[in-house]
Amino acid sequence: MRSAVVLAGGRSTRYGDGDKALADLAGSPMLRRVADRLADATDELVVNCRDDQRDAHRDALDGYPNPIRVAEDPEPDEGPMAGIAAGLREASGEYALVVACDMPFVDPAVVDLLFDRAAGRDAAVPEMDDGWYQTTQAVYRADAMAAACADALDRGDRKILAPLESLDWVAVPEADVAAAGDLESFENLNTREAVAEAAERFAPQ
Ligand SMILES: Nc1nc2c(ncn2[C@@H]2O[C@H](COP(=O)(O)OP(=O)(O)OP(=O)(O)O)[C@@H](O)[C@H]2O)c(=O)[nH]1
Repeated sequence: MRSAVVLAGGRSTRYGDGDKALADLAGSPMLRRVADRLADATDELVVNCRDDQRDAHRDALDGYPNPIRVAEDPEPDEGPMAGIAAGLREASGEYALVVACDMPFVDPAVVDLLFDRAAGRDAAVPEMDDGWYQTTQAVYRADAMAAACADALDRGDRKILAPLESLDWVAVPEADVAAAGDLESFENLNTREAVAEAAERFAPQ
C-alpha cells in the first residue's frame, strides 16, 4: 500500500491572485496533473490543504481512480513542514510519497525509485548535485516523519532538513534519479509565466 500526499496548502504568492494548485495546465488543474501522474504508482491520494480550498480541490479531482482523503492543516500558514505532518497523519500506507502540488512533471519512475530506496528506512530524499535536498518530492515512513515534523515544529526549528535529523534516512543521488527517470520530475511552477510555458509541453486535450 503506497500513499501519495500532495502538499497544496500554500498561499501561491508568487503566482498572484488565485490558487496555483488550480492553475490551468492545458485543460487540467495543476493539482489534477500531479495526481494523474501518481495514479498508477500509488494506491491512495491525500490532499493537504486549508479548509477554504477543500471543495475546489475535491472538484479538481472528480473521477480520480484511487481513494482520496483530505488532510486539512490544523492551523493554516504554518509552512510546508506542518503540511507534510498533516498529510502523513492521514496516510494509510506505511510509506508515502510527499509531493508539492506545483510539480506537474513528477515522474512515476522516480516515484518507484524513491519507494524502493525508502524500504526498511524512514525516508528516501533526492539529493541534487548542487546540494539541494528535494524534501517536497520524497518518500517517508509516514508515522516516523509525521512525528519528527511535529517535534521540529515544537522546537521551533523550521529548517527543511530538521525532521530528518532524528530519522534513519537515505539520500538518493541526482545521478540515480536521472538513470531511473526524468529530472524534470522536480521542476516546480511558481508563477503564471512558468505555468503558461509548461502548459505548452502538455499535449492539447
Ligand atoms: N499545508 C501547507 N502547505 C504549504 C504551506 N506553504 C507552502 N506549502 C506547500 O508547500 C509547497 C512548496 O511551497 P511553495 O512553492 O513556496 O508554495 P507557496 O507557499 O504556495 O507559494 P509562494 O507563496 O509563491 O512561495 C507547495 O506545494 C505549497 O502548497 C503552508 O503554510 N501550509
